[in-house]
Amino acid sequence: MDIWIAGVGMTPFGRHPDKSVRDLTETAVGAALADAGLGAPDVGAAFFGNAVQGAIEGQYGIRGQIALRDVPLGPIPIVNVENACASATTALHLAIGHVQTGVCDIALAIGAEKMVHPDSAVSMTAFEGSWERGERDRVIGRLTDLGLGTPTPPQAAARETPHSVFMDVYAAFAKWHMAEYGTTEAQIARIASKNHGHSVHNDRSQFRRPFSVEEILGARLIAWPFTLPMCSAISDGAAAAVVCNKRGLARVNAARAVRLRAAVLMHGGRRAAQDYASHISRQASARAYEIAGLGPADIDVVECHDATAFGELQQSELLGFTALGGGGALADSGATTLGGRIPFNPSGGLESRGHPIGATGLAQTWELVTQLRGEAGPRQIEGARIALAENGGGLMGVEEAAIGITIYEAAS
Ligand SMILES: CC(=O)CC(=O)SCCNC(=O)CCNC(=O)[C@H](O)C(C)(C)COP(=O)(O)OP(=O)(O)OC[C@H]1O[C@@H](n2cnc3c(N)ncnc32)[C@H](O)[C@@H]1OP(=O)(O)O
Repeated sequence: MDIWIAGVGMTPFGRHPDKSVRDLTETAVGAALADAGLGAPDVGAAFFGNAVQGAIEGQYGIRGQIALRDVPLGPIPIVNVENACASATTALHLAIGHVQTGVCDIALAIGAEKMVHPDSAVSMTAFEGSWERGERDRVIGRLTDLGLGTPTPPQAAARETPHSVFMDVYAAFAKWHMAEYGTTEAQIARIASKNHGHSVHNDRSQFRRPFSVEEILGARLIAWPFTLPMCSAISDGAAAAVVCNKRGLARVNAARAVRLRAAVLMHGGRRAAQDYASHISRQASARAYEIAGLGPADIDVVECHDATAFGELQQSELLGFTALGGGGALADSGATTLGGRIPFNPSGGLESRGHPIGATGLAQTWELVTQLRGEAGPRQIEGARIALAENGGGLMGVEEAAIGITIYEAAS
């Protein structure tokens, strides 16, 4: 593809009680434009990803126009994009399509979210509100009523603490995987421990302290088999990317630009519970590999959607880095750790970097562009040339309702 990421910007993720969505957006956009060596008037279109501000702040309409009000853009289109947790990647892919067709040469993709509310019950309504009536029971029922899941131990059920509906659904996926492939709690904990270890080196991360596997297994139970450090948190944050075509590239510092090799967006929710091999992530990544003319063996680093640590275990299989059912053993092998064969989530991933829903996909872009430029400091993957991001949005049936796969290549 003759499309490049010319600049990236990102706020630290975490709790920002004194910052509005507009503040966070301005910081991320300002950084992305400065990184690309451009000014706001150079931008030909902006795509603004945001998922839950409607539920939390009551702003359902012109979120992007409001968030970008004080950024001196021309009278360009600002397109509001909502696609659950894949909103930012969807904004990115729309920006890519826009410059690819030459409607403009330089476009901005933004993801911003402010989830932390003084009343934590309000932060949680964002999840309930976006959930189709009855879907949660249908998803969990499909897996457990069919006898497809390892049952929650009775003593664990009594220790579970309040959580979002998504943690229940991921728990159902994990229980199915445990029964089907013998995956263990310790393997899931190992992934969480690895990701918390990565984010110690990431100053944009919400959590920056290491957790041992034992500490993770002994932490407060959320939804068995998940304890607190295995779950993505409630977070505020924004990230942005400047996208350009060949004409746009002539106006930026091309030596720092990172090339797109593939951008695939699909919707899921149609496969049968037992048909794991047809998972939408497998289909989307297969298409992305085909477009890029690459395979898993060519990828040097992955950022994936670990809304729980189990999400990473599952994605390592679905993206083709191990056989179906092999995710636990891959985690045990150390291959997905910094310095390993195929590092996953050097940023710390969603469970440690944080997961401000509509910003997450572009935080993945920020991390991978930083890695491909060789600027990731102590978490740098030496010689990284090809990177893959997987960003899932919503859950429907027994998989993601939306999924975006993006493959990037370092400047030569
Ligand atoms: C396809 C898809 O996959 C779509 C998706 O993305 S689905 C995912 C969408 N996101 C979610 O569902 C959010 C899930 N998370 C939650 O429900 C909640 O964060 C939770 C239930 C896990 C915890 O909430 P809570 O019980 O209110 O705990 P909270 O008050 O936030 O945190 C308690 C402490 O643990 C810490 N903590 C919270 N999450 C942590 C984490 N992941 N790692 C380490 N520490 C964490 C907090 O900093 C806090 O520490 P202090 O007491 O020192 O301040």
